[in-house]
Amino acid sequence: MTKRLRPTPPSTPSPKLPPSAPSPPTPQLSHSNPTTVSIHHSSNNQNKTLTLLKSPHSPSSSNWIALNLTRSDLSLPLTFPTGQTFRWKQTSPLHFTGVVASHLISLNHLPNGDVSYCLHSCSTSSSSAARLALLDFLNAGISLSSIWEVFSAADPRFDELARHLEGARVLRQDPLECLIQFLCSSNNNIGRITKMVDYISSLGNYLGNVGGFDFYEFPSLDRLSLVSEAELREAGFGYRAKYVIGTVNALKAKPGGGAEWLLSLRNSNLEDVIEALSTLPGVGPKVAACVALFSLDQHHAIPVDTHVWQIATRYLVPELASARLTPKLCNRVAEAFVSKYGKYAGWAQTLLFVADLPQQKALLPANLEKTKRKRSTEQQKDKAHTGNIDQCE
Ligand SMILES: Nc1nc2[nH]c(O)nc2c(=O)[nH]1
Repeated sequence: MTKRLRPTPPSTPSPKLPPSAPSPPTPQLSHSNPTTVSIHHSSNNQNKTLTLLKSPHSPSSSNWIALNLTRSDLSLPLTFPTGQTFRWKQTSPLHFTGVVASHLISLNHLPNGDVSYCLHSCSTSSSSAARLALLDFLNAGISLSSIWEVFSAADPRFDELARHLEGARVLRQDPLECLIQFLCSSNNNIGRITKMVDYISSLGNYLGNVGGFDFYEFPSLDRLSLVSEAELREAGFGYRAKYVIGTVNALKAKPGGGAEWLLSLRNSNLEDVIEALSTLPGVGPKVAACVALFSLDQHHAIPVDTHVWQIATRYLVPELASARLTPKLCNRVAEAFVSKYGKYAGWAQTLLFVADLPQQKALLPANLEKTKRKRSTEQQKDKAHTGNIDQCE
């Protein structure tokens, strides 16, 4: 199957479009005062004017606002490019940029490690809304250091990993955005998932370009319902095209609205959330658990796939090491996580998942890394995190 994705190759700045793709809007810049730049453009048949901070690619230090989060509460490189969201981009060596609701935001670590942010759309009326939306998206009300203390007390290995990988936080994403991203993730790798998510994102309202990347508001259900399965297949979604369309249609049919239905799951218990999500086309236990954990406040949801299974059988349920992963054993693994780490077990799973990614292994000391390598080589499992994201079968 030929994979052809439009409109932008996401992981490289200055995206080039294939000849058949529509051209991106060409922003017109007009400098109206020393600190702002207005951008007029037409996208998705809408004319828009944005006011951006001057030099959005490298905002001057005065544009950065402290967030009161230390690196041990939020590490950008351990949170954004590690499989929870595929919408945030590293827009310079020190900056990550993404969209929260309709706000285009860059994040940065100050020299002391504290996190600061810069809003690329800066009307004063929206700046306090943007800050609140950002804090909500970052789950800032939950103290990572406090819950990690509990995990470290329960598990010396977690304690050791935590010393090297501080700040790997669970986000609180918009549920629709999270669901569509994880529908793209099944049996897929991070590069291709990102391209698909970029394609879907490009259907939303254009917000601007930072560091060579175009950013869009996530499209509404109404906008998503205008896309056909054929278009998604043409864009390289393969069999997942059917699931995206089926899920969009199922959500559109919910009385009161599909986005509202998803949001209402934040008030349900985990079992009901998984059951409800599993009624949607293409949503299996792994996707349901990711959506529950990363967007629906289900802090003890445990996504289990072949990689997590390998981690669990090495450290949590070694007695199952020779078994084959089945849905029943997925539940057993999830229970083992919860009985070890408690009500925030999903946050512990996230650190263990992140620690097993190749780029993070490089941050671990040789003894810790070697132990893992040796064991996983023995079990021929070190291909675990080449970015392939499998479902729990
Ligand atoms: N923290 C986690 N992130 C993930 N991304 C993905 O696709 N799977 C996982 C996961 O199990 N944990």
